[in-house]
Amino acid sequence: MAEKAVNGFADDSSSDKSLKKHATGDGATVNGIEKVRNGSPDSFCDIRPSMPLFGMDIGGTLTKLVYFEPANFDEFDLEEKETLQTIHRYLIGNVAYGKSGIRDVHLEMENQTICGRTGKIHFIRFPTSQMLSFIELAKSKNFSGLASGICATGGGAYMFEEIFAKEVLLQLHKYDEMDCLLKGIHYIDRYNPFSECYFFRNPRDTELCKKMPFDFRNPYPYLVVNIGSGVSILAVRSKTDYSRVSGTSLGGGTFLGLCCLLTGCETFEEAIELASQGDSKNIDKLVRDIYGGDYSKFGLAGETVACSFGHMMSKEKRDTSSREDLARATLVTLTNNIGSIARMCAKTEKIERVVFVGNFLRVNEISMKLLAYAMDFWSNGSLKALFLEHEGYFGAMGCLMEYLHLNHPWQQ
Ligand SMILES: Nc1ncnc2c1ncn2[C@@H]1O[C@H](COP(=O)(O)OP(=O)(O)OP(=O)(O)O)[C@@H](O)[C@H]1O
Ligand SMILES: CC(C)(CO)[C@@H](O)C(=O)NCCC(=O)O
Repeated sequence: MAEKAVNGFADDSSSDKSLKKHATGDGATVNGIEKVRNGSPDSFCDIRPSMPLFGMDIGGTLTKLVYFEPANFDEFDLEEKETLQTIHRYLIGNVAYGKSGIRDVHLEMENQTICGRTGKIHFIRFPTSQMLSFIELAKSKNFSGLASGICATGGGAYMFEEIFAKEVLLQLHKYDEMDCLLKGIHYIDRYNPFSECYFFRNPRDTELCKKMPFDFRNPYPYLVVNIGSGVSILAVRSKTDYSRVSGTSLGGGTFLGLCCLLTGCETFEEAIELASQGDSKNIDKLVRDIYGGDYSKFGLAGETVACSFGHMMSKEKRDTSSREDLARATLVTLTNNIGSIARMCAKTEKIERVVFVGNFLRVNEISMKLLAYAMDFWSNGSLKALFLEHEGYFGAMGCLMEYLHLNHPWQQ
């Protein structure tokens, strides 16, 4: 399909139709959502929303979009059908949008029933730095005709609220990012027909370390460590009781920022690729570099990092270090620091399951295995590191659920 870039965003030039305002029908409406008068076939949703259904999480680095596409467009009136077809041509007809928008096809969830409609959930992301281009595209495509509003979470829901209203004539319905994160985790874990949650068996043995499914149906209490640009740590005790117990500004954004500075790389994928080929021991000072072996009295093995980037005080070591080594050391430093904070929170909160999410873990098995190892080793096997397949999309999913007034799946 021919694509035209609108300020970096791909425009489907084959579609010249403006997206038209969808009439909500003659039922009662809540936030533009039509109430189903005779009940919905979906047991935990009593509204029949108008299409299209998007959830948006505007983060410090990445904007995540989930889009629910109904399977049968013929169930809708002409205007709604036209809207769905236009979106299908543009969003589903492509996997990449402009230079940096991506649809994560491998994460699609088929056969989902939302408020009585069956369809597929799509997952799309683009850098938040492209938001103004996205807004240009939304303007040029007359997105305001799509719906009365769009649900949004993340800091950007607040930051871009005014510009959306002014430029795109779209109202952002804002929801709290932590509420959305938790709702999204439980929704996706419950409805992903494949196992969403996993752990690494034998995390201390590189040969035997293996990804295994984890049954997350009885999860409480658990800790969530959301590694985005920064890191938020939540203690979740029940479906109605959670608190943000800690956070750190040394997060995924720090890794990417430092890696760009130190290696001259340009993208997260490049940074991870470099790290996968590097050796952090050329950069970090280990216990054995200080003790000549283990520091047994306090259980510190010679291989333990004593001082991250400690070798870089030597000109000679600096001169022989490679970009790959620097990328690896940056990744290991940030990951270990996050692991260490997570471990302290788990101890303080007396919680044994620690769920790591956020896009920092995208294509980043190095960090996942390191976190699994660190949780297991430093807790003598009492802490379990868990991971989720949809890494950074839970906020966007939960935001759509909040908008639709969908209950937590376990409140049914
Ligand atoms: N394609 C990518 N481009 C940029 N960063 C990426 C990419 N893929 C993974 N990342 C990593 O994911 C992090 C962003 O994660 P995520 O989308 O979960 O957070 P965010 O919502 O942008 O941040 P915050 O929640 O702190 O506002 C980046 O800082 C980077 O480490
Ligand atoms: C500011 C947020 C919540 C935005 O998602 C996130 O980037 C974060 O948790 N940062 C860490 C802030 C701190 O607790 O030090």
